[in-house]
Amino acid sequence: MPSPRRTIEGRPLGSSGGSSVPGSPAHGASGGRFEFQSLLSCRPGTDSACARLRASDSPVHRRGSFPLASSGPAQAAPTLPPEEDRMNLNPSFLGIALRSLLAIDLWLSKKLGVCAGESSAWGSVRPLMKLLEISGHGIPWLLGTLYCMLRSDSWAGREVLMNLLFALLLDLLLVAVIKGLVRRRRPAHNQMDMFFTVSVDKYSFPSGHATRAALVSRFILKHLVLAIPLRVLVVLWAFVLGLSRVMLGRHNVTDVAFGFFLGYMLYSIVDYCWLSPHNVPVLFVLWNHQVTPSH
Ligand SMILES: CC(C)=CCC/C(C)=C/COP(=O)(O)O
Repeated sequence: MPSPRRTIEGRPLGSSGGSSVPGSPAHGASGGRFEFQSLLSCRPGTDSACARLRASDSPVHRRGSFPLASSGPAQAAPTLPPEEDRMNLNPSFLGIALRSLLAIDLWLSKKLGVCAGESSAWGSVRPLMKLLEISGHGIPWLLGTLYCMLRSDSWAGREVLMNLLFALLLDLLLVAVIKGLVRRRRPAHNQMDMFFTVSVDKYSFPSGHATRAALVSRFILKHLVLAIPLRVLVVLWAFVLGLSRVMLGRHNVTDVAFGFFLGYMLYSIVDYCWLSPHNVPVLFVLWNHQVTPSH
């Protein structure tokens, strides 16, 4: 006797679902599509992805092409779900991946937060970490750049410092906008005792110190002629500053990782929009009048 043809879920064709319960281990094992079945077997309202799949206007139900979901004649055809229906299910996998990444992120950040308080495992090095924090803070970088720019006696130096100032301001603006949009809270173990913060700094994504560290170190490496040991020191400073954000409990690992990425990319933007007497002459002419008044 010929064996009955099977659908992609491993159910004999022609059965209306009574003998094989979608989502049951036997059913899942035979079809090897647990991801579909677990979504279809959950109760309506218990999961939004499930609710979406069960909705009467779901393309899967409407077309009747998904054998488990329909009881009409279309059930007899061993058809795969249309391409776009399979795509509809992808967000749940993406969601699981993102949730797993988030869980690892929180776990790792808590583990690495060894300087989060005076009584933490590495509480004694907290003052050193806070010193590092000031080395990457926006205020010293802005004031330092402005001061050097005004004191510079070469036009080439002024041009570079003007672009660094532009980069630092752009970085502050971009980080503030992203923090305001994402609104990710700082880790629960963080003590909010930072030097000079603004309102968006109650949020942690992305790390402003990490963006600045990546941006500034790339800027320095490109525009300052430094001996190799100093170049290594610059990279090391950026890396340790990023790590210290997690150790202080200020940030999760992903805040710092994204911060590094953003700062790195931001430098490319600044380099692309480089301000010079050729593309923004007005800026330099105005400054020329300010610095060397003719009357
Ligand atoms: C308002 C100015 C000029 C700088 C703020 C600098 C600051 C406090 C950034 C926050 O950094 P994290 O996001 O790494 O904690």
